[in-house]
Amino acid sequence: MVKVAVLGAAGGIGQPLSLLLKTNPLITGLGLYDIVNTPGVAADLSHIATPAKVEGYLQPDDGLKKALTGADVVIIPAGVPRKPGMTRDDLFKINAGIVRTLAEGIAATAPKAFVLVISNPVNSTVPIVAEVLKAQGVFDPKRLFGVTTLDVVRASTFVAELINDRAAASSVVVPVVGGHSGVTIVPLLSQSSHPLPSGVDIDALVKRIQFGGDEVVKAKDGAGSATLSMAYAGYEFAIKVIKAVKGEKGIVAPSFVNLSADSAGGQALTKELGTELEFFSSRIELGPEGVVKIHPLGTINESEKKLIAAAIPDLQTNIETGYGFIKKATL
Ligand SMILES: NC(=O)c1ccc[n+]([C@@H]2O[C@H](COP(=O)([O-])OP(=O)(O)OC[C@H]3O[C@@H](n4cnc5c(N)ncnc54)[C@H](O)[C@@H]3O)[C@@H](O)[C@H]2O)c1
Ligand SMILES: O=C(O)C[C@H](O)C(=O)O
Repeated sequence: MVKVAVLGAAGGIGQPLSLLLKTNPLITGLGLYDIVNTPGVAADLSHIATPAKVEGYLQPDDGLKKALTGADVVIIPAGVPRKPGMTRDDLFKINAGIVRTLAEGIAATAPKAFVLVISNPVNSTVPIVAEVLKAQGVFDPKRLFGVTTLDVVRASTFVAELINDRAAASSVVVPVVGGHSGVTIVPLLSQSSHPLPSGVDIDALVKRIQFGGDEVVKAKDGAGSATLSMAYAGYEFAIKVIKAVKGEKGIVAPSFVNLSADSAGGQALTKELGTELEFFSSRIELGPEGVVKIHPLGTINESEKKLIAAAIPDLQTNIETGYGFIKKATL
């Protein structure tokens, strides 16, 4: 039995993500929560002939608590998306409070759940969730994940386009490390499973992966940011977590995690980075308790070293911003 709760389930990401989750027979319960429209979304999904029992709740009458009751995995795509001209950090003012409230609900009702944070800015919202769980004495770093899968999905797609082999897109593996915004997104193209042809403009490809989100924001022209590709990526990550929890071995996925989740791996990564960061996105081996191993960066070239160096100050600031928000609230 696996129950997944989706918080923000009626939104642009929440609806297609819930649809994908409903199609997977590994999932036996779906608890959908939003401040609008979840009863309708749940009724609609509940007619699909798959095992998951779907329930939709709104804010009144303890809706958050009901959606979270018995949840093994909680996915959070609640919050506002960007409009053209905005950075992800511009979303902080609104989304920080939303994520804090949802994290308080998780601490109270599903303290042992695996928590997957999609809401932006991920580099700050994940530390917020960690601080809320810590304050309630239920923080387990192995169970908290910032969802950075979309960056890896984009890198695979763009590399497949460049090698003229779209059919290979799902088998192209490019590690993307750091965080989830602008220069904190660091693709390690030198480690691509599929070598790039000579003459490819690597700098342009790096930029495209770093600012892939902006491409979608611009094309949507005020109607939001990536939703469908994010639902695909979030689903892919959630299913990996569920399979690992169910005992499947050797599952590795990218995620923005607290480096104390694997102290040996975290220390090795800190050594490579040459600086202490509490959170970083790297390849993570997953197991029944969540994070098993945080993989190191491995061999990277000179320009990738520069990209990492450029990512660190922003990451530090973003993480501090998340922490600061909770500290200020408790003063
Ligand atoms: N991590 C990533 O790679 C990634 C990718 C795409 C989008 N995002 C982020 O995901 C978030 C959602 O994007 P979207 O396009 O689905 O936005 P959306 O506006 O379409 O949907 C957000 C949903 O959240 C709900 N919501 C708002 N406040 C809430 C609250 N207090 N409790 C519960 N639900 C609440 C809204 O009612 C809405 O249904 C944004 O912050 C966006 O930037 C992250
Ligand atoms: O770009 C955004 O604001 C949404 C998301 O983080 C993305 O990468 O598409």
